[in-house]
Amino acid sequence: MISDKLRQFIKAGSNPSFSEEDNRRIVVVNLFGFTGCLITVFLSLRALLANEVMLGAALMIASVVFLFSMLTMHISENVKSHVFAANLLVVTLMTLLLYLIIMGGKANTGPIWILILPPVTLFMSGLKRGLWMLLLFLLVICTLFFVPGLSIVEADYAMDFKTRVTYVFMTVTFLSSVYEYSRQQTYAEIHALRQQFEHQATHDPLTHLFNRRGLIKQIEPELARAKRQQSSTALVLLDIDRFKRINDEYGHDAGDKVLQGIAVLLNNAMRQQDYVSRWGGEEFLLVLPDTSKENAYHVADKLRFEIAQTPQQFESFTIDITASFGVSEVNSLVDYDKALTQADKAMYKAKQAGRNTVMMSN
Ligand SMILES: Nc1nc2c(ncn2[C@@H]2O[C@H](COP(=O)(O)OP(=O)(O)OP(=O)(O)O)[C@@H](O)[C@H]2O)c(=O)[nH]1
Repeated sequence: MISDKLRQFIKAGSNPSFSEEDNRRIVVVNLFGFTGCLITVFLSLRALLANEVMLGAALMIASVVFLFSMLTMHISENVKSHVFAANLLVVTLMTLLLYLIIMGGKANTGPIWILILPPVTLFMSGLKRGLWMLLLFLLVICTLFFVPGLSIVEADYAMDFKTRVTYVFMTVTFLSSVYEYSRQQTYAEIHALRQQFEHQATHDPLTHLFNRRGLIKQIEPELARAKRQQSSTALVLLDIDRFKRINDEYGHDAGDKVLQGIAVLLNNAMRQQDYVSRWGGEEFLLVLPDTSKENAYHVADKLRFEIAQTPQQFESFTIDITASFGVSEVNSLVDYDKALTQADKAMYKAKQAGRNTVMMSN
């Protein structure tokens, strides 16, 4: 229960429509904004109680900015404002750290906090921009530490302390960069693999058309839109005639070639907004948005004619093909499953009527 609430809080503002990198940034800013705000408020109160008014005020301002960055992630749906909030958070942290270096912080230990900067900056701003920001920060701290007679540094640090802090800062920057680089590489590989799996799960490897799963995923929003607008969506189920004979006479490779040829023919013949899928072995399902079954009947008959007029080539063989069609319609009275059954029945009737025929559901 508590862990659910915590997860919700940390993920607040993320959205499945954002890229994974954007969602990751939101989570990191939420986490850092929250913990950063708590820590700086605590340190600020401690400083104020110890009468260190300037330090307390600086920490309090930082905590407000951290809170603001986090709230921006929660409230805004705009990715640009998320990037702005993340950069604001980094710049505030850098400013606070520079202030700590100048003033010394508690017992001159302020500079130690700069070690949190590399991972935070690279997390929030990415590798390239993050490294530039860190380089700039390194130049500033080197100036503050090593340029003699710089009057703005009030704290008195030992030279060994300054050099060690600088070395450790550079080492942590290097290690964080290596980590961020390998994280980005892994992310890119996982992203590519996921896209490959997604494609495999939704497409037929032989024809490269959508398979059942892919088609359903594609048309679900389309059917929802059609329902809202009360428009009809036509279904055309197409089955190649006597396909078993093609396999038996010319071999399975010839059958595969014919399926590929029909897929290309269908893809070329249909409108851009139509969906073409391989529904099963030698069956194809076409979905025609904003189309009545009467109009789809004419489309199917043209396809029937074109398939019959376009023999498929396999090696030296010319294979004549015909197909049978069943046409139905999804509308306010007939849902998708029912329309599919109707298209199947109509296609069966077309087979019974002698094949190379189009039949429309009642
Ligand atoms: N080459 C090839 N054949 C397939 C593929 N998928 C299914 N088939 C074959 O398609 C044939 C379908 O045969 P049937 O269901 O008997 O139908 P048909 O011979 O087309 O006869 P009708 O549909 O009645 O006209 C079977 O022999 C399946 O093995 C495939 O991916 N490649």
